[in-house]
Amino acid sequence: MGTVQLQLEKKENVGRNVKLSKIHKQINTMSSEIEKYVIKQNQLQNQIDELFAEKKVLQNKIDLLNECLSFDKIKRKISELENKQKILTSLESIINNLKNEIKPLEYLKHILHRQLMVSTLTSNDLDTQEQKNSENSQLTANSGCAIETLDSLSDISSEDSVMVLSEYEVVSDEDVISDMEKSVSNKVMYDEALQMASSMHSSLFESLTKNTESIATLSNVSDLMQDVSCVQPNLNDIVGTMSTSNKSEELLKMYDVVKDKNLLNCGKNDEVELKHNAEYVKSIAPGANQVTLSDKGSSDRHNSLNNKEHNMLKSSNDSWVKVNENGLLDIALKNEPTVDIIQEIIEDNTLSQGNIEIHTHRQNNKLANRSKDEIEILPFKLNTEDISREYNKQKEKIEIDAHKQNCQLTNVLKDSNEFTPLILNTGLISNEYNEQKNILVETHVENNKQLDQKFESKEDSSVNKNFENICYCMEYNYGNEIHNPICLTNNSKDEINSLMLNIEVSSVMKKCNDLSVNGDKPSPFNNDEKSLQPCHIDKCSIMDLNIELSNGIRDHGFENFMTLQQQFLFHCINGRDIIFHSYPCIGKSTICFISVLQKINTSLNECQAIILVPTLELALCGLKMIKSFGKFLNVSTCIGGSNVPRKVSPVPHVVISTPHGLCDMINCNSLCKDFIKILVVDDADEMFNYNGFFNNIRRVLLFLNNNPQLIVLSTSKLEEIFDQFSEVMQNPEYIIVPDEKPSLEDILQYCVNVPEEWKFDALYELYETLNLMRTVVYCKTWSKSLEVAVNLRLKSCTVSAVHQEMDTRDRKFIIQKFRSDLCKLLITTELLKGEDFSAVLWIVNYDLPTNSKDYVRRIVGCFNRRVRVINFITKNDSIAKKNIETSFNMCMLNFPQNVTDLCIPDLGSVNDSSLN
Ligand SMILES: Nc1ncnc2c1ncn2[C@@H]1O[C@H](COP(=O)(O)OP(=O)(O)OP(=O)(O)O)[C@@H](O)[C@H]1O
Repeated sequence: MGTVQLQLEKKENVGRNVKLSKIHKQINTMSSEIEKYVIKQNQLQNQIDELFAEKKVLQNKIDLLNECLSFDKIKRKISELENKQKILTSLESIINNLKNEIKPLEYLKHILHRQLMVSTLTSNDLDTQEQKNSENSQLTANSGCAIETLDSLSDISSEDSVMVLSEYEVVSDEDVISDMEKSVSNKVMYDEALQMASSMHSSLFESLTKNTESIATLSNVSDLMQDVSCVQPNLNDIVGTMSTSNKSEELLKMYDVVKDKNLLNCGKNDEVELKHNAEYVKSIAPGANQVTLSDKGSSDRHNSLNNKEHNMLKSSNDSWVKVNENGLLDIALKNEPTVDIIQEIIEDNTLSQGNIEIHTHRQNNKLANRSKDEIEILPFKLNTEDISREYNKQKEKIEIDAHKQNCQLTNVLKDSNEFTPLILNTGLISNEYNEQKNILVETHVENNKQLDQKFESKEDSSVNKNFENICYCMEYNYGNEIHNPICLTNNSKDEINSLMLNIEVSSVMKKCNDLSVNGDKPSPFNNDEKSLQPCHIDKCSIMDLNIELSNGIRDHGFENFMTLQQQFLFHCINGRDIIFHSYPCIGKSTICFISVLQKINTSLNECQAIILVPTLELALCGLKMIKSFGKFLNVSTCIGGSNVPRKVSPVPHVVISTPHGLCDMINCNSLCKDFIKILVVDDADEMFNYNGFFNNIRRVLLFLNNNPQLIVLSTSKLEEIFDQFSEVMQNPEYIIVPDEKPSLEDILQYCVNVPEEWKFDALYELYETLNLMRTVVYCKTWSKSLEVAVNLRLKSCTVSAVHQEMDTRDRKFIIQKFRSDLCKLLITTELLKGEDFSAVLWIVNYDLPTNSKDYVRRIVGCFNRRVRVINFITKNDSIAKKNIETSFNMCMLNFPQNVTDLCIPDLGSVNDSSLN
């Protein structure tokens, strides 16, 4: 049993071993198969990877293809092609112009050729050519003024042209007949030459007339002038030569020259109508008179008034009384106006009948509705040391000497009510100057606390500072807005008195809205808050703008007039001389152009307004604006200069020019002064930088007999402006608002916080993602601009850089390239005022300017308000950023995460007309 059991166990073991070995075998085969599978799997994985890589490549290709095929890209390409087409057309027009220029040059060449022939013949064979000369003279007589013209140009000779002309062999008709067989291809006959000369003569005139007319009218030439600037001067030289030559009279016969005397005594009705004679004033006197005093330049006025009897009521050695253009009485006194003098004047005038209002600098209490006997005239006396209340018994006015040590405005104000007008005598530097240097601040007090603050700030800025000049401030505080601060400086005592009194006139204008002495509209600038809001041009009730003009303004894209613009327009239309001094870009020039257009009568074919600007760029820019505003007015304009012919057709209603250009026009006798009723000096402060500026202005004023309304616009150098202009102005209105800032609310301004060293990458990123074009990038320095430009070019961006000191032609070329979209980015430190960049879409302040004036000039000066601004802000810029934001009462937006939202969707919507 035991052995059987053992055997059985053995068998079982053997069987188990066999099974085990089988299983082992199976495992081995399986593991070898697994290995095979793993290898296969790896192979498959590799294949998958390869396929993925291929897929990626294909995807990239697809993206690329998509990109190429994308609609926008195609559109852009098309617009680029269109722009190139435009450039081609402009090049064609340049070529045509060049061809036109070549014609007169050819003509001159032939003239020289002919003269050479004559002189050669004379010297070589005087005898034999006598007969020919007589023939020649006969022909000459037939060709009339052509020969005169040739003679007039006889002084033009050059060795080069002699060389050219020597190619020709001169022969007479007889020679040709006798030697017909000889080749005459290179010979010129007299009659042929003359024929050619006369045909060239007419083509010369055709071309000159066409060109000079186009220069004069400049309707579409502003761009052309830029394009063909290299061509135009030659032509101008020719015109210049011809008009200065003795014989040019012959040429000018072509023009219908109107003699000045023909124009005298014509068309002055407007002015006459505006003036009121004594009789008229007398008739409206009761209850409607205001007397204003002026002791400035009384002797001058004496003289001028002697010629203007019609509006002078009374004149004596010491005083005169006249009705000014606002229907108010101007009383000029040689001496200080004492009680006696004023009373005497009033008594001597029939105007004292009825009720009367008197405004002197001190006595502002309205005396309306009092009879003559009740009038108490207060002595003209300045600088009382004490706080004077004797005139303020009725709490109508409080006077304070601010320089008095213990003067506390708040204490004084305790006694005043909320609306007490306040006179503030301040600003004495030392007793020595007490007599001469007084400051008067008058303001309506809406809120005493607010005024107190203002007073303190005035103390800081003007009273306590040791300034040499007088600061004379007058503010009208309407609501929260400072309406009409006025500062006058550096004046003698006489001038101070006069200026005070003049301001009194304006205050009277403001206060007495209900009085309409001369039929003018009353001043709208009262406490009515509505008048202070920007107002829509159509709803601008204070002035009736020409319907055509308001259509033009709307068409230009302007909807509203700012408060100051309304104020300016009002005074300008009322014929006042104005000094408008403000922060840059407040809209002075714009409203001035509009006022000029409102004042001119386009049915009168005469020059009626002159606008002087410092540079030709500004003249071109102004011309464009005037053309645009006056689109429906049929207004003609021209840029002044020596190239304006004596008789331009149509006669420009408005001449816009540099002072030098206008003097050239005067020299050439091409300006008729008789109908000029307004002279504007725009950017007068900048003109001080130019030599001989004021001599030129004096010349212009002398030429115009100091007659026209004078408007002076400036943003700085107020003292100089007063020094130079206050003498020649009559009863000027001062709109002096150095602190009022333009609104930037409607301009999108983003900020990007970026460290200095990453600025370039940020710019490049923007260039790529926003697909930047028509973009101006401002850097702090020229070297930085260059560096940025070079680095961008290395990355295949199309950029250019310009700076102010660049050669004008190079600069123009680069700017033209930028305007034509041939380069996408323009990198600069500053653009010239007047250069037109209205098609620009983006401004990048690569370096943020440190002051708000530069900031506003950068973003408003040359661009339209659809432009978007990106400011790069580094740590160091945070203060400047804050200053800018508080100055303009706005907040820069953070740059959005998703920049594609900012992409300009459709370039086609951008006004292409402003491109070129
Ligand atoms: N009423 C208005 N509505 C919209 N834009 C205006 C208006 N008036 C002026 N602007 C714009 O404001 C910008 C500045 O105007 P403008 O050049 O007349 O100012 P300025 O005070 O003469 O400037 P500067 O002091 O630099 O000579 C211009 O781009 C102009 O087109």
